[in-house]
Amino acid sequence: MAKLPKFTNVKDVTNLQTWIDEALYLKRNPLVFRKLGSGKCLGLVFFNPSLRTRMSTQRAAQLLGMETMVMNVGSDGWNLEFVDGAVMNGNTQEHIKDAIQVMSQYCDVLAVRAFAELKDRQADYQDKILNAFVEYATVPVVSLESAIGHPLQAFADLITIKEHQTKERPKVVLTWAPHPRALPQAVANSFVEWMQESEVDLVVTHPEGYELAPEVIKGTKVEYDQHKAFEGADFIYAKNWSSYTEYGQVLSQDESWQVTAEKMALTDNGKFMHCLPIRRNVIASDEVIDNSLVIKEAENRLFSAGIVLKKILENI
Ligand SMILES: NCCC[C@H](NC(=O)CCC(=O)O)C(=O)O
Ligand SMILES: NC(=O)OP(=O)(O)O
Repeated sequence: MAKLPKFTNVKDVTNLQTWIDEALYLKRNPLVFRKLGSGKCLGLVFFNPSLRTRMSTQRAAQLLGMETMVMNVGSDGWNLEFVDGAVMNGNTQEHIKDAIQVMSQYCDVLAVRAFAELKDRQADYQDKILNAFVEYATVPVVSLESAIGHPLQAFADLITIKEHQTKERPKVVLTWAPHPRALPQAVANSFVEWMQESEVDLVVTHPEGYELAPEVIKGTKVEYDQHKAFEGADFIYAKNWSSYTEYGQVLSQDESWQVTAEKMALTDNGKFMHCLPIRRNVIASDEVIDNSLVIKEAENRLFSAGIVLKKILENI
């Protein structure tokens, strides 16, 4: 059987520049492909909360003529079992492989959100829920943020950078910022991976102990001095993540890492970015957020999702 198309990682993009150009075309002509998805249904499966991903991906599908169904498995479904061969005489009521095969019969594309649990690094980095969908679904699978990546977000961020860059090769800084809770590395991982495929100079800055996975960071420059990293930057992308090395731990809540107007003044008229939702006056100050690209990034989620769904519809 031929391999199904999927979108779980930057490696699923055939030509990044073409995809960006097509997304910008879709933004100017949002209804131009409205016959493509006629009679097709996108199923969105959520293990975790969402505002942007839920609404923008549904709208993107509707603009392509698709119908959509949302299943909040995390709150409304049966308790799912993930272990193969489990004797299910406890709290789990349905095996993930049965649920996925069933949902595949109702939908032409399945999209899934399943965050990291932040307890066991090996388990999270195997991305078991997303990979169970890839393994058992009989239709194409799209990641709506998995344990280790958020490719639809990174694609929207890249589109936003392309729209706002004034230099051929902008300096893009990913900065860690403080947060009261332990958050996954998924958004940071995908941002790094997508920037590595783009014509930008990427610098990552974070306190010691917040190093991202070696297979993600590769040769990307890490600057532990946040002020130094900000110098001359064109884009500042803030995100909190919990420690990868001391897995899932909050090692620092150092407020001095908050992005402030004073810090933004070190950049070359740099633009602030964040995937949202953002904790105001924790990650960044109100002033920084109110003069940023965050709302435009969220708008571009319509077109990153639109192009991903268009590519899949063209290949099924
Ligand atoms: N989809 C965008 C980010 C989702 C998630 N953020 C959060 O859970 C924030 C929750 C809070 O602010 O408590 C993350 O970091 O991966
Ligand atoms: N940025 C993002 O994915 O937002 P939601 O978690 O609200 O979907």
